[in-house]
Amino acid sequence: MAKTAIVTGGGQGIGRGIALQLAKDGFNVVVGDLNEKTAASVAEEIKALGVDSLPVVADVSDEASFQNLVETAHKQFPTIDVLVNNAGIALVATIQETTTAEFERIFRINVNSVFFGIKAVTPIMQAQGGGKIINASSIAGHQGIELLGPYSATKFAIRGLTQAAAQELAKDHITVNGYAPGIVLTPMWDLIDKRMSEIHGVPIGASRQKFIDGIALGRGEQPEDVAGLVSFLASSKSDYITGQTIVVDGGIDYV
Ligand SMILES: NC(=O)C1=CN([C@@H]2O[C@H](COP(=O)(O)OP(=O)(O)OC[C@H]3O[C@@H](n4cnc5c(N)ncnc54)[C@H](O)[C@@H]3O)[C@@H](O)[C@H]2O)C=CC1
Ligand SMILES: CC(=O)C(C)=O
Repeated sequence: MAKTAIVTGGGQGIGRGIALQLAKDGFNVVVGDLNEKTAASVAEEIKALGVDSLPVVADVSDEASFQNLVETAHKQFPTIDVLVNNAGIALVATIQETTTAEFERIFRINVNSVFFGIKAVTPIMQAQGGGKIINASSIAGHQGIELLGPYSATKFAIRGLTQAAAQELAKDHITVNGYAPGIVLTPMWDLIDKRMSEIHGVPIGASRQKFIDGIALGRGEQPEDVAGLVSFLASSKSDYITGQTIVVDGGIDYV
């Protein structure tokens, strides 16, 4: 019987790359996203690969909405074997310029969502005898980055939740790990680059290029580079790994 994975933020960028990779690995994939159109389009791409897929509109920063995502998935599929807590947003600003409302919003979307996701799938995974929870951190969760202060704080927080959940859930055969990408060429980095370049008064593209220049492997990261790691973390090959957040960044010098 095919296993099932839920990928949040699966409608574009890294989440789409992960969803397609897990489909190639044989998982049925539930694509949870705020954006109905992109979630539906990725679900169609997945079905074309020969597995089943269900798009679900969900706001992961809202506990009831996340619970509904998981319940809807579980109604269609008998097991929830993998949850990828991928959805997140960035915020580019100095700490001084960030409002309290913005700070709280990015925590609701990036961190509360991981908390809601772990709580929603744990009873299902316990009842079925195990599962894998995989959370999106970042190199910004290993090293605070100028103009990404609140964002960095959310990604450090996710590593903490990952470690604690791994300790709590090991007895239930649930592993909890994370991935920490570097500079991935997605719509998120288009936004980060635009804002950083405006702040620094440099042409669009220059801020991203400066980060890419510090990558040992000499190129920006693709969603597929992240998806390869998540494929491993979702597979039985990683059964003895838990509580880890693994950096996949092409060798960035400051991490
Ligand atoms: N792009 C990068 O360089 C890096 C990204 N990451 C992390 O990887 C994850 C994915 O990033 P990207 O694909 O680059 O982002 P993206 O902005 O390209 O895509 C994010 C997806 O999440 C969805 N989303 C946003 N808020 C949501 C919510 N409240 N509920 C449900 N869905 C929501 C969006 O609709 C979108 O489909 C994020 O957690 C990000 O912080 C980590 C390190 C580097
Ligand atoms: C978006 C992000 O996490 C970085 C490090 O660029």
